[in-house]
Amino acid sequence: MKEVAIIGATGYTGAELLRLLANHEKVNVTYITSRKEAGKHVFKIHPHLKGIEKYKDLYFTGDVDKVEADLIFTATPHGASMDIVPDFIERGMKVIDLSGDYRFEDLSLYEKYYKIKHKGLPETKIAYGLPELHREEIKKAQLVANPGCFPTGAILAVAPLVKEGIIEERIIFDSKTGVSGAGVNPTEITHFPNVNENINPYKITTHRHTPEIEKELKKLGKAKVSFTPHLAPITRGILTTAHTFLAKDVDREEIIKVYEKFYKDEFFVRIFSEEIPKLTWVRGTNFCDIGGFEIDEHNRLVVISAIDNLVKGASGQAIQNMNIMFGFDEKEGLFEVGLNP
Ligand SMILES: NC(=O)C1=CN([C@@H]2O[C@H](COP(=O)(O)OP(=O)(O)OC[C@H]3O[C@@H](n4cnc5c(N)ncnc54)[C@H](OP(=O)(O)O)[C@@H]3O)[C@@H](O)[C@H]2O)C=CC1
Ligand SMILES: CC(=O)N[C@@H](CCC(=O)OP(=O)(O)O)C(=O)O
Repeated sequence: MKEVAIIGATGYTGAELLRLLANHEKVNVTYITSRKEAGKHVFKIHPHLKGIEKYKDLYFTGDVDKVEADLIFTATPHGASMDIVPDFIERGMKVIDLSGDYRFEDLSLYEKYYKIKHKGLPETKIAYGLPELHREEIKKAQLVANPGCFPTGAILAVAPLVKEGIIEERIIFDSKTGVSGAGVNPTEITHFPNVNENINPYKITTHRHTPEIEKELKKLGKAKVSFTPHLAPITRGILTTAHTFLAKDVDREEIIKVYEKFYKDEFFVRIFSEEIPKLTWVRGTNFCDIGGFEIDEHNRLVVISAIDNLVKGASGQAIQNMNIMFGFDEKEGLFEVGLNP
């Protein structure tokens, strides 16, 4: 049995890690931290976990410095993670950071979009934790930077097209996200009357996930990325519509074959040749569903992806990465199926 700890376990991704790890047979959660709930029992903050035998003696601690485990999940905001992670790395532990702090090799790009000074990368092997593209690096890494939620759905939606040079450089992503993407603390933007019965575009050309998507796609081929997120009146899920323009004379069937080949060994990526992906099908699961593949008369190829932002977009992917780092079956603890309807 491996021991893991969750820093920031009162938040949404921390809670989702606890929900999924309740079913993991090779891992025990030995520490959970919170600054404001230290001393409280896990069931007090997360009543939905009540009765889980594995968690019966689990209490929040405020003492991050004393936390020790085989692997640490830092489910903390960007800026906070880079104050916390280096100490665990120096003490020889494996870390999966869910924030944006370690996703960029080029820190000037991070500073430009996050508008904070980066404190530097630890001297260790760091991998970008998208298993479908970086599995071998994740196996060897001590620190895994878990991808952003929008980047996960966007990159997986077009990676085969970029890799095979099927589309032109310019790619436009339009994403609709659930409100849980904004974290556990409510704001005016996420206030129910402002979200309900509205679809609110935000950071229309400036979202910090734009450079993350682009730098990853550029590792596969040519890519100039434009991205606009929209807040939708749903709790979980990200539906991304990728607008691309064909650079080659290929038809729908050939494109679907390219996707099926590219993802043939990837359990968590499902290709739908007929049906259009739905958020309910991936809800609570680690799947990224991809479909659409329709071409209009102007050679625009439209691909749709659906993920659960808290699972494949965050905590599920983090557990998939942990499974790879420990040499476990990648699917361990991630056997959830979605809903219909
Ligand atoms: N929500 C989502 O869909 C996704 C989120 N992410 C990223 O994952 C990370 C966590 O997100 P999420 O769970 O939504 O965020 P939340 O705001 O819901 O939770 C953040 C947690 O971090 C703790 N925390 C905040 N500041 C500090 C600090 N300075 N030191 C120690 N602990 C701190 C808080 O605990 P307390 O106040 O109790 O100490 C809280 O438990 C973020 O970086 C986020 O951007 C990534 C992908 C998707
Ligand atoms: C709805 C909502 O506000 N979503 C968040 C998603 C951010 C997130 O989780 O981003 P990181 O993974 O990069 O930290 C946003 O757009 O900022």
